[in-house]
Amino acid sequence: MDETVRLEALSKTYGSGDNAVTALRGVTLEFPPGSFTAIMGPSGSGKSTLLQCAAGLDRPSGGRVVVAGTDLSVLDETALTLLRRDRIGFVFQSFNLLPSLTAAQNVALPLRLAGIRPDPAEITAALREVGLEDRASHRPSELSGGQQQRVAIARALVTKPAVLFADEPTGALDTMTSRDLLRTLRGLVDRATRASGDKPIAGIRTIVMVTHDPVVAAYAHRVVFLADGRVVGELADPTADAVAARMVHLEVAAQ
Ligand SMILES: Nc1ncnc2c1ncn2[C@@H]1O[C@H](COP(=O)(O)OP(=O)(O)OP(=O)(O)O)[C@@H](O)[C@H]1O
Repeated sequence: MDETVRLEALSKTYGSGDNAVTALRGVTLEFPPGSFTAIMGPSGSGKSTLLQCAAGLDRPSGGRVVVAGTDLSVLDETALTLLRRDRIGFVFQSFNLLPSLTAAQNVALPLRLAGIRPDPAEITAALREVGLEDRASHRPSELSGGQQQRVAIARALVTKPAVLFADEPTGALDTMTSRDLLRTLRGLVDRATRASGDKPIAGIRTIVMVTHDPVVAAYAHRVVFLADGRVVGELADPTADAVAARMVHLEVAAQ
């Protein structure tokens, strides 16, 4: 099956009449399996809106989102909820773990909510992917911020989604912890892509991450730049310096 995520002429306008704000203006992008993409752009350029629409958390005003062959625009709310649950992973800046549950129980939660009895081996595999196998029985308050975000990532991976969307995933972490986490994210994609064909893996082959930090973006395979709701450029194999230089241009142009 083609697991590519496609955005086709995506547009989004909030409100109407005099209060209308257009956040996306015809964005077309592809995120194929094996890709780790960072989305960057000045404040208000539409990054979060793009992620929300691509992840089926918000409806676009025009265009289509296709996730692994499914066109989200034809789904009713129930079908969209199920697709989000089964095929899409999401991590936010805040970790959103349930404080009373252990790491393993937090990871198992999406399966329980789907009415699936979690296989302990799968939970361990998801925690192993993020280097937290030995913290399975710890509660969030007994884990560092970086470890809590790793649990959140393991929880997003446990349903084996087609894509993981991450909105500023290192925004609440210090520099060293951020770098470790980004290395882990990059490693997940690179390892899953190398892993052999049909073998089920807890890893993830496609990550789309919004960030405002060039150092963070440089961990991705590719950076897509947005300005005023449009794609205005891309950079493959980015370095932090090259990303920062592009951002300076965009920010000057946005003023
Ligand atoms: N719920 C909403 N209602 C009205 N306008 C909105 C809403 N959400 C976003 N916007 C507007 O849409 C535009 C794009 O916002 P968005 O949050 O996607 O940008 P962003 O690039 O993620 O910004 P930042 O880097 O500051 O988080 C902005 O002008 C914003 O004010």
